[in-house]
Amino acid sequence: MNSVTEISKNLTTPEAMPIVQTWNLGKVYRTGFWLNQQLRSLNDCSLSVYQGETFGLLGPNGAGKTTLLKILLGIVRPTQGRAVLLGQPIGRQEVKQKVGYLPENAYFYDYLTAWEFLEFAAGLFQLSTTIQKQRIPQLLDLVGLDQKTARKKQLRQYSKGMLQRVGMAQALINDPDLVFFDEPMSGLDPLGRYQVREIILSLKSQGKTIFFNSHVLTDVEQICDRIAILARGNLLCVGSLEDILGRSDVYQVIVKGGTQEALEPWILGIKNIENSWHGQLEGDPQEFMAALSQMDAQLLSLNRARASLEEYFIEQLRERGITSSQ
Ligand SMILES: Nc1ncnc2c1ncn2[C@@H]1O[C@H](COP(=O)(O)OP(=O)(O)OP(=O)(O)O)[C@@H](O)[C@H]1O
Repeated sequence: MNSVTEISKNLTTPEAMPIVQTWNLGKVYRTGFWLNQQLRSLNDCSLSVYQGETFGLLGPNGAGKTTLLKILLGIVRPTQGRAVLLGQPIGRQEVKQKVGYLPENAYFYDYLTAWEFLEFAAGLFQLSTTIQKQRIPQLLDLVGLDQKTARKKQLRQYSKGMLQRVGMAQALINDPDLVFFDEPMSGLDPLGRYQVREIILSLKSQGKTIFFNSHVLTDVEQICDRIAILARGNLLCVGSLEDILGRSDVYQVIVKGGTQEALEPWILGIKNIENSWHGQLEGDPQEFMAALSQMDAQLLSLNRARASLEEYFIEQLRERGITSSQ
């Protein structure tokens, strides 16, 4: 058994329902020419994702993120453990009807237009033409693609960012309750990443549960309710960002001048180090700065106390002696 730090039991809502649950999931691939070698890519993975959550699965290359996603989607069979999606065992047809998926390197039919591609995807779910006529324009709006372009332009003429948005529309064609995105921001420029983030946030506001893999930790930090870190097939920690990193509105301050008595109500754990006051800010930064001007003191620095997700991520890997990806 690997040791998983379950950092938080705080759910999006206290009575939230588990939508994804796994118990000791594991996968050993058979490799080599004679398939006589074994590669353990997932180990004893137990986690839960709750209704309406945006859940980010992080990990270095080769950590086993895609393997876990593919097991949940019924594409890869686990060699150990079990999992339940939307209250039913994975792989069931009824479950697949309610799940959306955008693979990491999605294949698009170059000579179809976006509209034709979405019609094709809708056909796989046997959606009626009436529903298709309503849903395709809605999805194009959601992902920010122009309807005329979607009807005319073949996918081979689309940029990477536009293709990714078509891929997201495809993943939503069946109006799923649960959506899996494998590296949705990969290879996108800052604007493309912003657009994908906005789409994910808009899906969240519709109450959908989103499970995605990512290397882009700044994006994860902005949109996820909870995260898990996977490395070399082992789950290292699961928890909410606030419980993992601390509150985002806590600041460390350094002040020059003023007196300890005047500053004490504002600075928790105040200490004098080399003629300046150090500690944690109590209260609103704007009000604090206004108060400083009254006490003849000068603010030298005001920094968020919480570490970035990237710092935490690197630290977690380092603690376990993982210094390179696979
Ligand atoms: N079909 C397969 N057959 C054999 N080995 C595989 C197969 N798929 C994945 N692996 C191996 O399993 C391990 C985990 O791979 P996986 O793709 O799940 O990692 P990942 O975390 O998604 O990586 P990345 O971030 O690079 O996409 C890797 O060592 C990979 O080479």
